[in-house]
Amino acid sequence: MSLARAIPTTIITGFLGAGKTTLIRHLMANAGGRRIALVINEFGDVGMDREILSACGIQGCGDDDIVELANGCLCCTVADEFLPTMEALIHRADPPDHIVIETSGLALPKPLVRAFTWPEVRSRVTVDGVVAVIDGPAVAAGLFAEDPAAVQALRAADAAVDHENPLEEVYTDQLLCADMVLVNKADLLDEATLAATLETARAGARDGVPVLACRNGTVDPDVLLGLNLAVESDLEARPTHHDGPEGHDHDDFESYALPMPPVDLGHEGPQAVADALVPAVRDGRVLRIKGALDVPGKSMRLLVQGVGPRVQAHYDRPWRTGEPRAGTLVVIGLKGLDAEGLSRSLAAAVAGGGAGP
Ligand SMILES: Nc1nc2c(ncn2[C@@H]2O[C@H](COP(=O)(O)OP(=O)(O)OP(=O)(O)O)[C@@H](O)[C@H]2O)c(=O)[nH]1
Repeated sequence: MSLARAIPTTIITGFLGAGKTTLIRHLMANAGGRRIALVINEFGDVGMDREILSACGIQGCGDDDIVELANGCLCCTVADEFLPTMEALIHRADPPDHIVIETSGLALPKPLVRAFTWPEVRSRVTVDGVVAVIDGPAVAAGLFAEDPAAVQALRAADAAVDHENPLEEVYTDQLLCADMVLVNKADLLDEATLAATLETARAGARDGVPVLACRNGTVDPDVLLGLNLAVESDLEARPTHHDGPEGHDHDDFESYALPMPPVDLGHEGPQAVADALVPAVRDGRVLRIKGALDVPGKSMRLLVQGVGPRVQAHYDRPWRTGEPRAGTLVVIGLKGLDAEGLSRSLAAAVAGGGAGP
């Protein structure tokens, strides 16, 4: 029988675009000699986060230490994908000191924590803590708030309806499972709004859970790691909308990988194309957009990142030898999104580059 100590595992949860990958980049850059393995899961078939992390050039973000589970949502594919991944990490000749799991923005953390009690991994890994990254401006704008009038109207039509806002449902579950809450993007909030947003987050979290403000995920790894909470033994303290052995479905959300034409930037800088995309993503059903674009004549690909109506672009890494220079934008939105119309307007904005469509 092995007496190896259980490998502490930190689960990073948080809604689409809240800043989980940014937090992990900071963590990896400041790991202080810890060997950290990352398990990354994204909603939709095309994962970008592994690419973003492995393009960052930080030691420890090497390909071997990043496992991507791109198909489906980790909390719903525990047996098929998650457990074999964890077993492979545990049984490595040189197991990591710590495992960090970035869940998809739509995942509910509790079923994932429950998986740590499965016989395959119990006693070999333990959940050190669940960290929820909150998008401060999105919370301040009421993106996750219930609209009481709409809830009432739905209840009148169907007594079984609990939540009118599917975003609120995911957000609440993530917050209630957290051992630490980071209100990120504090740089985009004024002092009073930040104070109010911290209060809103505190009200949504369990009693006594620390709620910290941060920007660009710059949190000391000593604060983040080593909570030593054995969360899997404390599941009952964490309420959820989706208790039960089955996963949840994602019927409220859809994801598309949209092919994009080359960008003609003219004399403009990369942000010009990001700005040109904003009108197209202003549709309230678009929650997240990310992808890479081809700028002819440039050896680097142009990485685009958008959360709600904020879109940014920068060159992140050279196109690899043999890699097709095919522009793609992954869009995640609420069901009912006009994907064809969106695809047309995004493509027109991209083709127009800095000149605009
Ligand atoms: N202004 C500002 N932008 C931020 C901050 N943190 C992250 N961002 C930006 O927000 C966008 C989303 O950040 P990510 O770290 O990719 O978010 P995520 O939670 O991993 O996103 P998903 O994996 O799609 O759910 C990126 O464009 C980041 O550069 C912050 O503190 N301030």
